[in-house]
Amino acid sequence: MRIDVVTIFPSYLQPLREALLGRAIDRGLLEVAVHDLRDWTHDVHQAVDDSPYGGGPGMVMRPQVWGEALDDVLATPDLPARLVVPTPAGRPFTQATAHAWAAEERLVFACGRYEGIDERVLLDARARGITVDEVSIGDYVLVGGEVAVLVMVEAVARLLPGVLGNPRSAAEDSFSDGLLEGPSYTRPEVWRELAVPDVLRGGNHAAIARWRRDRALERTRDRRPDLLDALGPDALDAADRAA
Ligand SMILES: CN1CCCC[C@@H]1Cn1ccc2ccc(-c3n[nH]c(N)c3C#N)cc21
Repeated sequence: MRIDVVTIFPSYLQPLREALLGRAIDRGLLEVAVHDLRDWTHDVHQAVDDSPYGGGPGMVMRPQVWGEALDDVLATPDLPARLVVPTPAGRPFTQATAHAWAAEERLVFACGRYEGIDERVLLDARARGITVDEVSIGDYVLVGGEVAVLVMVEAVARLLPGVLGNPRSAAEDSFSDGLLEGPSYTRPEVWRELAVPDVLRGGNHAAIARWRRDRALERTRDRRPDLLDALGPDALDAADRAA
């Protein structure tokens, strides 16, 4: 997969080259290119923003600069791209989104700042046949799109074949079966007078699987009842029995 990110703060995306994702890049499983939006400005001040029409607080990112940047970055007809624009006004980014995007050959991320990007940039891209996804990583307000891109790229890249050491990790993710993951334990057997649950030390794999399922049901019921509702009434009954 090829990932391009356009931003006025390229260094914000440096964490993509660390650890697991950095190793995936080194192994050729992932290609990441970060572009400085200001490279497409033509004035001495490298202006990327201007006052909003209709008044209001803050500034809006100029369409001319974004238009030229995306013309260049998206100019690869042989590699169809999906343009992703993080915004608090976007559709929720979920694990299902991550799985869908993991099948793409290329993702291009446009990181807005200020009050956002002039709407005509997205309209123009869609008019030129580009798939444009406006997505939000959660119901809180950030200062710009870069942190959201870090979140989304990590969620997508970990699903790519070969990126995770153990492919079972992705298959057994939280949300993969609609439930939150239950608690995890490792050595020592007793720590600060707290013992590992007996069932996990007993070697009965069927009992361990049931215990883990019950803890996942219980945790989901307590923390994310909305997820349980989505699984239907049997799941809620099972969660109540699991407690
Ligand atoms: C605060 N300021 C005025 C109100 C509108 C947003 C703006 C800041 N801002 C500019 C570009 C930009 C992109 C994403 C996000 C963002 N916030 N929360 C999310 N879940 C996000 C995503 N994904 C915020 C952004």
